[in-house]
Amino acid sequence: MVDTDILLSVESLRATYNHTITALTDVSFSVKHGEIVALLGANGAGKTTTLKALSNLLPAERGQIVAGRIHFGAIDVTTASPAALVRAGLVQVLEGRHCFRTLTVEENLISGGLGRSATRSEITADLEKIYALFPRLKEKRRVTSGLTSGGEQQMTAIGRALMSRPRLLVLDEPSMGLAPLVVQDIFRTLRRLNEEERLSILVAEQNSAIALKYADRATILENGVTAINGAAADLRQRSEVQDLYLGRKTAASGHLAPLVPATNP
Ligand SMILES: Nc1ncnc2c1ncn2[C@@H]1O[C@H](COP(=O)(O)OP(=O)(O)OP(=O)(O)O)[C@@H](O)[C@H]1O
Repeated sequence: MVDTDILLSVESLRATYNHTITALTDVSFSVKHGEIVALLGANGAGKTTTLKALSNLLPAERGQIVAGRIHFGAIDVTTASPAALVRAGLVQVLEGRHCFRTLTVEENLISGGLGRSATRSEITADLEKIYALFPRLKEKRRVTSGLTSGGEQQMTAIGRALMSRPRLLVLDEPSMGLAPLVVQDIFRTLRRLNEEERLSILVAEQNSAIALKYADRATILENGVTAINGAAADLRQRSEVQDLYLGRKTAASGHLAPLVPATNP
C-alpha cells in the first residue's frame, strides 16, 4: 500500500564509490509531509553520501547506488536528473554553504529563484520573506558574500534554497563551524518555516543535541546502516543515545540496539 503521507522514502539503500568502497550498506528512512527529520551519525557514518544519493549527485563523485529505492513523491530519484529533482521541489543546502563569494548576499538569494522562471514581483516578495526570516541578511544585502560571517553565509545558502520554493529542504550539517547561538537561531528559523509554511525538512547533523531538540523524528546511521528510526523525543530519552550521541561517551565505545526495526516507520 502506498502511504500518501510520505514525501521521501529511502529503502534498503546501498551505495559505493569507485565500485569498491562501500559507503552505505542498508539505509532506510522516510520523511512525511510537514515533518522535520534528522539524519544523525558519527564521522563517516554515511550522512553526506545519503543526501547526495537523494539528489542523484553520486555519479559526479564516481559514486553509485547499487541497491535499494528512493522515491520523492512519485519520482524515482535514481532515474531523475539533479536539475529535475530541484524543479520537483527537492532542494539541498550542501555541506560547506557554497555561496557565490563574489556576489552580494542579495545576488546570491536572487540566483536561487532563477531556475523557476519567477517574475520580478515574485522575486521581490520572496526576498522580503527571507529578510523577515533572517533580518541579518537584510542588513548585509549589499555586502559581498565572501566578506560575511560563517553564520551569515549559512543563512544566505538557506535563503537561496528557499528562493526556489522547495517542497523538501535538505541541509547537510548547517551547524558546522558556527557559534552555538547562531546555530540555535538557524534551527529556530527552520522550525518556524516548518510550522508556518509546513515546509518538510531533512537535516543531517553531527550536533545531535540540537537536531533532536528541533526534529520530529530521527534516523541514526552507523557505518552505512540505519541503526535506529524513531521519534526524536523518544531518542532523547534513551540512555545509549545520550551516551553515544549526546556527549556522555564517545561514539566509538559502543553500538545502538534498534528501538524499532530499521525500516520505514
Ligand atoms: N568521494 C568519495 N570517494 C570515496 N569515498 C568516499 C567519498 N565520500 C565519502 N566517502 C566514504 O564514504 C563513507 C561515508 O562518508 P560520508 O561523507 O557519507 O559520511 P558522513 O556521515 O557524512 O561523515 P562526516 O560527518 O564526516 O561528513 C566514508 O567511509 C567516506 O570515507
